[in-house]
Amino acid sequence: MKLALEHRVNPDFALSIEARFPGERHFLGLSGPSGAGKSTLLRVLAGLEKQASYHCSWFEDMPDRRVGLVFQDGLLFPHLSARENLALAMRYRKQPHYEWQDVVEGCQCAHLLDKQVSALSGGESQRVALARALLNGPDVLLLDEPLSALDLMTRHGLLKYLQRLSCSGLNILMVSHDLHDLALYCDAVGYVKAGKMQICDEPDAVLNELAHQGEYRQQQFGLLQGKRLDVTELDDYGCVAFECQGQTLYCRTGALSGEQVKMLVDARDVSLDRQPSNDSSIVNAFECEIVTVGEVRSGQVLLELARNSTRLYSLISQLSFERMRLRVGETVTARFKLR
Ligand SMILES: Nc1ncnc2c1ncn2[C@@H]1O[C@H](COP(=O)(O)OP(=O)(O)OP(=O)(O)O)[C@@H](O)[C@H]1O
Repeated sequence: MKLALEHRVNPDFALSIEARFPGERHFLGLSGPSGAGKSTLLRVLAGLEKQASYHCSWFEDMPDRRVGLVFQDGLLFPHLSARENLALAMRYRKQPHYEWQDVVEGCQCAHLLDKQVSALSGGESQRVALARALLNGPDVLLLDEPLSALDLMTRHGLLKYLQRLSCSGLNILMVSHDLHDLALYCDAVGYVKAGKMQICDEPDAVLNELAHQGEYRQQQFGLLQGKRLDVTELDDYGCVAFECQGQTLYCRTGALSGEQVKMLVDARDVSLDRQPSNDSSIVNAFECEIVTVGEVRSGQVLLELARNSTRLYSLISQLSFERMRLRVGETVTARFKLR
């Protein structure tokens, strides 16, 4: 998706975006520090900022496009029930549209339909607001922190549903401060800073770049991905196997998009072995090379590990690091649990 956008918001802040999200992607993520201009960018694309100039390749050949915009606080009609809010969106919907049953189930709001909006919690309002936007039949869905009030399991359920819709052709641009959600579910991610698109790339490339820039060091994650392997006996264990850089890995909560599996691995969960061993309770073993060794901070060292283009991080104690005499260029086995 190509995006070009100019908008002066106030004398001190202007949005000036020139970006190209890689590939033919439908589910794009947007993150960045507070005040960077993410919400303004969505407002411009929704046509709410009349002074702005913009071009978005999603809108080409779509003169009568319908843009759905969902804010963090839902903005439902407060004097109506959830069902009445959804029915109103259906009344003014566009074809082709999404089916009531599918949307209500996908947004996990069947049990909320007869509640008054004023009686909904923040997370419940968000689910109903998302359902309302979908029932209106959008060509493009712009989401501004739409799941911020949801618990982890519900959030992942909704992200999987959005991913499914995007696979069937709905264009979605979602703003979130949670880069991990974006990395797991989006096809590409943009990082906005001070009104400019600083990075716009595949999710793992964005995580790595932010880590190198020191923007995102507090929790370092590696993104492992690959083709799902057909190992039926794993169903009984509630996990899936996938091939990543020629090695078999296992995960439980990774995002699945068709045949592709993605798994985020926290640097704090990765231990290092010199000798690969099958005699460990830790299921995943990934052979890789140490490519950088960070500074010692609070008695810990962050190691960057790589196998071809795949990056993984390991945060280990200075004691282990010195005892093992680990060095850049060395091949090690990174071990991490099935999550
Ligand atoms: N209506 C407005 N009038 C004047 N300035 C505004 C207005 N709306 C936003 N701004 C300014 O524009 C800049 C970008 O704001 P925006 O809400 O787009 O940031 P954001 O990246 O979405 O932030 P957050 O992550 O905190 O939601 C900020 O400096 C903000 O103060």
